[in-house]
Formats: sequence, C-alpha cells, structure tokens
Amino acid sequence: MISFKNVCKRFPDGFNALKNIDFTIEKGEMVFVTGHSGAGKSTLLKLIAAIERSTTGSIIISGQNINQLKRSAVPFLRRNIGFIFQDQKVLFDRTVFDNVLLPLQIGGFERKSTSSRIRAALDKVGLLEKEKAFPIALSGGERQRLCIARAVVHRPVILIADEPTGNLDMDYARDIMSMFTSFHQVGVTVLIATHDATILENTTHRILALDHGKLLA
Ligand SMILES: Nc1ncnc2c1ncn2[C@@H]1O[C@H](COP(=O)(O)OP(=O)(O)OP(=O)(O)O)[C@@H](O)[C@H]1O
Repeated sequence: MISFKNVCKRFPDGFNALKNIDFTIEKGEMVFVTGHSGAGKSTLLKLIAAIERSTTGSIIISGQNINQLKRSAVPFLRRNIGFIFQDQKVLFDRTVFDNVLLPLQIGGFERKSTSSRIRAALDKVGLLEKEKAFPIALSGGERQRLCIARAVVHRPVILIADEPTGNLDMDYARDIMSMFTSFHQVGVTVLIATHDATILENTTHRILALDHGKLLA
C-alpha cells in the first residue's frame, strides 16, 4: 500500500532530511515512526501525502508512483489520505461542525451527503454533542479528537498522524491511541509519528525508527 524505495529528501537550503529510505507498509497495517526531534518523521509523513516531494527515489501509494504525480492529481491522492498535523491547524473562527466540513468542501464532495458524513465522524470521536461549539471551548484532548474527525470525514484508506498525543496527559493520550486502533481494526492503514515512550513500549505494532534522516534496521 505504501512503498518507499531509496527515497531522499534534500531541502532547497541543501539540508538532507531523509537519506535512502526503504520500507513497505501493507494495506491495513498500523505502524509507528519514531526518532529524535529533527530525525525526519514529519518530512517522511508529508512525502506520503505529497505535501513535500522527494528529491530522488520512488514512493508508491496504492500502486501509484506519486513522484510522477502532476499537481492537478494531488487532490485525488489526498482523497485516500487523512492527515492529522502536528500543529493541529484548527480554525478558531469556525464551529466544530464547520471545521470538519472544510475538507469536504475542498474535496468537492456532494453537498447533500456532507451533514451525515460530518455527524458520523463526530460521533466516532465522541464529539457529536459539541458540534456547535467553537474550538476555544474544547479541552486539549477534545481538540485533538476534532482533528481526527476532520481527518477521517472523507473515509480515507490511509490515516497519518504527526505526534497526535504531543501535548496531552496520559489518559487523553490513551484515549486518542484507542481511536487509532479502532480505525486500524476496520482496515484503515494507520501511520503515526511519535516519540512518546509509553506508547512505543506498549505497542505490538511495527516501529520505523529514524536517526538523522536514516532508517535504522
Ligand atoms: N522546509 C524545510 N527547509 C529546510 N529544512 C527543513 C525543512 N523542513 C524540515 N527541515 C529540517 O529537516 C529535519 C527534519 O525535520 P522534521 O520536521 O521532519 O523532523 P521531526 O523528526 O518530525 O522532528 P520533530 O519531532 O521535532 O517534529 C530538521 O532538521 C528540520 O529542521
């Protein structure tokens, strides 16, 4: 489902953030990406959603080489992917409902199905009762659940989360992780970047460890 072959990422300033990365993630697998701050975790995740482009190598997502993808085809790739950003990107001037609506509007989804899709996504993360609230009135854990609802509202086959438990205490973090596990259990391919030792120590899932842009064996 996701395959990296000899992938390198060099930023325009000459910094090599990823060096000869090779791995394959099977459909329905749940995988963690770990490594020190600056190891290249976010860069790796962004390559999968074509938010960044690799410098060399090939990245195959669902049989498609995304290095050869034209800009106009990127929205179609993203229809298959839900992305939870490290910095959340919540819009504070919109309600919970309207935050979740946004990706459907951008993705050009049919209007008549949007309300039911949004409510189903909010229900999955336990935020249905807060649909009219503004993000400022949510706790940290609830705000992260809002980000998850927004990432899954278009029912992606791949879910990517960048440090989803970063600022949360242990109970909230456990709660968020169990949501990812339930998406994995219904067949979604889940990829999570984290350096949360508690999560990594207790997982049975595969861990890809990065060190200064290299994947450790
Ligand atoms: N646009 C950019 N231009 C130049 N360097 C960049 C750019 N984006 C990231 N980097 C550098 O690439 C390296 C990897 O960054 P990345 O954000 O992928 O690390 P990370 O492992 O996710 O770190 P953290 O855990 O702190 O989020 C860092 O040294 C970072 O400064």
